[in-house]
Amino acid sequence: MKILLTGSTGQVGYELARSLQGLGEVVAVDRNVMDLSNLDQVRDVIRTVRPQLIVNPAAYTAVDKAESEPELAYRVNAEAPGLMAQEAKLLGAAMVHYSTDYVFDGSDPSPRGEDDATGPLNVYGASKLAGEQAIAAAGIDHLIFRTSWVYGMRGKNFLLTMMRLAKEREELKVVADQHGAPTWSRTIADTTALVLAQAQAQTQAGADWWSQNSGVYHLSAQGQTTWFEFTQAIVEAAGLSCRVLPIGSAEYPTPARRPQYSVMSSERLVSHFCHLPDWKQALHLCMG
Ligand SMILES: NC(=O)C1=CN([C@@H]2O[C@H](COP(=O)(O)OP(=O)(O)OC[C@H]3O[C@@H](n4cnc5c(N)ncnc54)[C@H](OP(=O)(O)O)[C@@H]3O)[C@@H](O)[C@H]2O)C=CC1
Ligand SMILES: Cc1cn([C@H]2C[C@H](O)[C@@H](COP(=O)(O)OP(=O)(O)O[C@H]3O[C@@H](C)C(=O)[C@@H](O)[C@H]3O)O2)c(=O)[nH]c1=O
Ligand SMILES: [Mg+2]
Repeated sequence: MKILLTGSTGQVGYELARSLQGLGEVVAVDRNVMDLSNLDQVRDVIRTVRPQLIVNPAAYTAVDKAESEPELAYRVNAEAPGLMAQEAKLLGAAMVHYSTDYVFDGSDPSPRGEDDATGPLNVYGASKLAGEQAIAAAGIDHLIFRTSWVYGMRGKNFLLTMMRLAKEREELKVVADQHGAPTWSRTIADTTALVLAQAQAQTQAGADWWSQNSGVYHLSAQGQTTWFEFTQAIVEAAGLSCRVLPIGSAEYPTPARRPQYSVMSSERLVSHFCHLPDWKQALHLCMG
């Protein structure tokens, strides 16, 4: 199987470049080869590579900056994935895409299911939701994994930001009224590879796997926490001595509004495919 992988310089894309190896030939493209804000280039690259599967972790992920660059955020997060899906349709290819807990408004404090009402509070979340809808509308074989609070030991993420700040400062103030599930980039990549291995095996055995399994799946670590408690766990695991103090969102003003409760239930994925780790266990493995 020929796989076109985008965003291989990102947190999830970097891990996918490794995890997908066993599934076939992986053609990894970065923004120099395929800039998602350049739709003609996206089309040209797909028509040249002619993949059987497109895996798209590339995205505009700067949540606050998106508020002042909505056009670019929508082009990268909605129009480009929509075009990928249309091109996949022409090739008879399938598509794996990633989305976010920020598609939810977070007003109701119970874990969200895949079919629960969305209501993004910010441009990033709205652009990601539009991307999901564009892929579904193309009517292709697809998997959309909604994940949350992604971290790892490389790239730009909350874990590395807080480790840096905890070394520089004696005290960190962190919001304690936003609830979610931190998810290790490697968990996302390994789970994707596991699901795709099942798809490949069952398709080869004659099953119509994609018709039966296409759709949206929540893919987050189990359990839930707040940015404040997540920071406490990071500082403790790193053996740092910085004090961590809880604050309210109002005390940490940002351009983008963020949901208060965006915990998702990954029950559908777990019951169809495989176990997912608890967020704290995964954090310790990652920081190992
Ligand atoms: N990060 C998070 O906390 C969360 C992420 N997600 C979703 O998971 C997926 C993976 O995210 P993650 O790996 O963390 O993201 P990162 O921010 O780590 O990486 C984003 C990737 O997208 C690439 N990219 C951005 N703009 C363009 C462009 N115009 N053309 C080509 N490539 C571009 C980046 O390239 P470059 O290195 O050149 O900038 C980078 O490779 C995304 O769909 C994201 O929306 C969901 C929930 C949480
Ligand atoms: C650095 C810092 C942040 N914060 C707050 C700001 C914010 O409310 C919260 C998280 O900060 P960040 O800006 O790192 O996180 P944010 O960019 O909102 O992270 C999101 O990224 C996108 C891509 C997603 O899809 C989401 O799932 C989520 O991971 O922590 C503090 O309270 N104190 C601090 O010192
Ligand atoms: Mg951010």
